[in-house]
Amino acid sequence: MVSNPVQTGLKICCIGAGYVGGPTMAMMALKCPEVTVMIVDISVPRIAAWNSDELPIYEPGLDKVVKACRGKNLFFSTEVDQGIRDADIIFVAVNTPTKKVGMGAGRAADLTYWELAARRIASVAETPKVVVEKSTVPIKTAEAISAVLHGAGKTRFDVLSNPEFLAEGTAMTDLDNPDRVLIGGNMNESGNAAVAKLADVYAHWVPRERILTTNVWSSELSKLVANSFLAQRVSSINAVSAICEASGADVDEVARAVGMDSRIGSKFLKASVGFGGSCFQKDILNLVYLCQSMGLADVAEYFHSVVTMNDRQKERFVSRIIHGLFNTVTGKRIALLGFAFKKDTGDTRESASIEICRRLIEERASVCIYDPKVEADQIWMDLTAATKLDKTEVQKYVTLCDSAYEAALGAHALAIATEWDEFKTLDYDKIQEDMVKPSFVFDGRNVLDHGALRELGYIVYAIGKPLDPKLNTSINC
Ligand SMILES: NC(=O)C1=CN([C@@H]2O[C@H](COP(=O)(O)OP(=O)(O)OC[C@H]3O[C@@H](n4cnc5c(N)ncnc54)[C@H](O)[C@@H]3O)[C@@H](O)[C@H]2O)C=CC1
Ligand SMILES: O=C(O)[C@H]1O[C@H](OP(=O)(O)OP(=O)(O)OC[C@H]2O[C@@H](n3ccc(=O)[nH]c3=O)[C@H](O)[C@@H]2O)[C@H](O)[C@@H](O)[C@@H]1O
Repeated sequence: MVSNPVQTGLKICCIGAGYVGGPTMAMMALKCPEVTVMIVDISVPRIAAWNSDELPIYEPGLDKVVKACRGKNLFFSTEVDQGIRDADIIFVAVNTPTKKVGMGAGRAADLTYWELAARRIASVAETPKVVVEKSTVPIKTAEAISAVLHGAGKTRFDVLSNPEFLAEGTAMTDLDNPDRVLIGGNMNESGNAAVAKLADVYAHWVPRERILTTNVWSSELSKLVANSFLAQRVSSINAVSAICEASGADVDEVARAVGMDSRIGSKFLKASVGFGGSCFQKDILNLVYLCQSMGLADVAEYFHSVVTMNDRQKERFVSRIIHGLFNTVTGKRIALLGFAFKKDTGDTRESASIEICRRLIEERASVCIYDPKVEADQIWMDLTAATKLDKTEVQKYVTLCDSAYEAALGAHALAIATEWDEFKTLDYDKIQEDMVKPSFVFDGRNVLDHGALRELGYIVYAIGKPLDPKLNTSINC
């Protein structure tokens, strides 16, 4: 345990009680019992859920931490102004989605929520504050935000960049034991003091050598670059998966051999149906837009290819299903196992399952979806948005099921889209009894025992693995 230099009675407010605001502040409250942490949000149902037994997000270990601190030094409220007024340090962890309309639509970050939060801070703050960018934002956002904050001319603000690197599903362990904490500040006296103040909070549990301090722009850019590099690795291994299928090599063997080179490393080399999640695509597109704005067209194109490859991987998976099922899936029942963008989360933002499902609907398949954590309403919302059909139309093609077994009843194929652990231990013998023959498995995550499935009689396609001789591969995907 590191020494505790934080002033007693320090008050922290976080604007935005989402996947980042909730877990990061809960961990901070746990590690800094003498600090008061208030999380505020404009969403009344979200705050009500944070104050209930059913938290609004599923994240392993979160429940325990929230219940240990809530009502002691951790509070959830819709009183945004009060939270701002009382705080010494204000984190802003609001959403920064890709812009849908106007200049930069489809690429640039939409900073509307950030600006609204900043204007609220400017109008109600009466004493100097340290304002911390927790959301992922384009470079130079701190500068713009500082201008908005100081526009009201009421008090002084120091704006810091402190990007978050947690991954969903492992958020609590990532926060407890981060590879690094990055803090960017202005290189002047008050900037340095603000950086030191925030570093002291993290030093409650993060070793000092892992708390990196830098200037604001380097910090803002590092976050976009980190996500782009991680996504680039996934697209690279997915590109390799296509070579493996065409050549008979095994993507997991290639990843193992390549990853043992300590300069490359073994993480993020798992071939899949394509990466999802709220941030990879958004942050790459944001970087692409920045590059284009700076006249760096070739750099923009380089990073954009990561997204292109990801889109191609999702389409490749769908094509394998269609060609595998004798070139048509019209009227055929397909059990789609997994709707979350990865295991151990109920989050579906940019999940590959959405696009896979949209394409299968387009092909007039009958899709039966099972996911252990995703709410039914969320699936209907995602599919109506993706297909631009109303719910009744979508329901002509899609059924939601309470188990993988139910989804597989009468199905021609199982398609694994999320690597939930429970899919590894299903009784595939029993499942096959209730499926149409020949029964197919399309393993988009390489989590199943393909040899065992083939022994049971399944025809199996697995991403980046030597192709099953019984699979229709007349068309290369
Ligand atoms: N989801 C993740 O795993 C990670 C997300 N990030 C970044 O963190 C930011 C937040 O992401 P999430 O937590 O996933 O978003 P989210 O959508 O789950 O949560 C954002 C919250 O902010 C609230 N909000 C928006 N405007 C507000 C305002 N003016 N006043 C008060 N509350 C307001 C919304 O009601 C919502 O509850 C994004 O910039 C994202 O790129 C960074 C690292 C990881
Ligand atoms: O800025 C963010 O939002 C976060 O984005 C990612 O975290 P997250 O999206 O929650 O989850 P990841 O574990 O990175 O997975 C992203 C996607 O890539 C896929 N993936 C990941 C790794 C891999 O080897 N193969 C692969 O297909 C996952 O299944 C998932 O769909 C980063 O890992 C975090 O560091 C970052 O803070």
